[in-house]
Amino acid sequence: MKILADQNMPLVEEFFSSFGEVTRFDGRAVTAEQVQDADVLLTRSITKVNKALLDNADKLKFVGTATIGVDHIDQTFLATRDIAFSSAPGCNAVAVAEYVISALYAYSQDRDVELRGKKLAIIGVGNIGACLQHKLAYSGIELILCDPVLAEQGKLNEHVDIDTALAQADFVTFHVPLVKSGAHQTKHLLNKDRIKQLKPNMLVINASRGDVIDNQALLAAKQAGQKLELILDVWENEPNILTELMAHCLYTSVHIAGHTLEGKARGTQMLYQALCKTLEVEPTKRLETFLPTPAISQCQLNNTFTERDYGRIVHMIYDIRRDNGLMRANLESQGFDVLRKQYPPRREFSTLNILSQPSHTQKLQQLGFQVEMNEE
Ligand SMILES: NC(=O)C1=CN([C@@H]2O[C@H](COP(=O)(O)OP(=O)(O)OC[C@H]3O[C@@H](n4cnc5c(N)ncnc54)[C@H](O)[C@@H]3O)[C@@H](O)[C@H]2O)C=CC1
Ligand SMILES: O=C(O)C(=O)[C@H](O)COP(=O)(O)O
Repeated sequence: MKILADQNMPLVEEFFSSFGEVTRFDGRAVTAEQVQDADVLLTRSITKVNKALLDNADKLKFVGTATIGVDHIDQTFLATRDIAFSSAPGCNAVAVAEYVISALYAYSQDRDVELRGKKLAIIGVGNIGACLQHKLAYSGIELILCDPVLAEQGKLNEHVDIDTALAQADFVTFHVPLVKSGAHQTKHLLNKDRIKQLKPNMLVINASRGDVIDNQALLAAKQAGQKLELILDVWENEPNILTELMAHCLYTSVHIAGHTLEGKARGTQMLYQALCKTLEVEPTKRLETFLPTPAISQCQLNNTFTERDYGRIVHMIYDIRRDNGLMRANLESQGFDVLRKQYPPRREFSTLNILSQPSHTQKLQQLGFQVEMNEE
């Protein structure tokens, strides 16, 4: 069996080599010729999987994307060709939620803003939005939830429509899929008119898809002097982004919110499990056996630890300002895709075991850390 996999997908050899020969490809430059002999195609979000790419791939039985987003896959075409398809729903939900939490604490430190008592609107309450909601449950931040799709299905009683949510919130974070048409279109969900209505100094975070915010309108608003705090991980027209917008952002990154080692590896594992199902074989390989030991795995809090120190614990595992610095220093010389490819290892909060006073245990656990109680 010939397995073709994106060069940025970790652990493919470990999970898939028992099925056959694994060959890697450049996700942005892969051609129909490269795919024509493949039995299995494993991609990430940068490869457009459509008729043009697959027209001659007559042997292809399975396409997998090790991502949550599926806007790069023509699933209708795959169905017409009877090619099994799987994505990796939820694989990096924890990673994106932790990116947002790191962003909030960094913003709080750098702008000297108290998070407790502020209102955060979460637009899109699926795997990522719900994970963020869960992790922030004891943060003291009031959460406003907006998801008209879930509301229509009767699955989100607390739903607040987007314009009300934006009017009420101090911060907003987007976690919607890219949908280009229909009643719940998300392309330019934050459009020129909505940008104009945002409160002064509103914090806007986008770690969903670049097209969810009209980047030109955002730039025009900032150039006209509108006061907004921007944290952008995703951009319209990646990798050729609107670089002028970076100067108006508090923090920027190269579409890496989901790129923890665990998040990326879970994506590969989910495709392995899906292929096993398609081939009707029992999965035998387990992710835990492939992940490296984290550099820091334990710490102890003293009784001088206060509310203001939560950010320091979060940033011990992941500080969004590292990625902001890397992008600003290297984008011009290295380019967007190279920075993504060379992304330095990042772990999830759950890799840190904290010996904590009882008063902090619940909040740290809720954020996702492993916690042991220190009774002294
Ligand atoms: N920056 C990054 O590295 C990553 C970005 N993503 C992006 O985040 C998106 C969301 O991921 P998940 O939460 O796992 O997806 P999900 O499918 O679990 O949840 C998305 C939610 O958005 C809701 N939604 C759809 N249209 C909406 C609208 N117009 N307004 C408000 N809510 C709406 C849906 O009902 C659903 O509950 C993905 O589709 C992907 O594009 C995902 C992973 C990593
Ligand atoms: O899962 C998604 O959706 C994402 O956006 C990925 O985390 C990041 O994309 P790629 O690394 O697959 O390009």
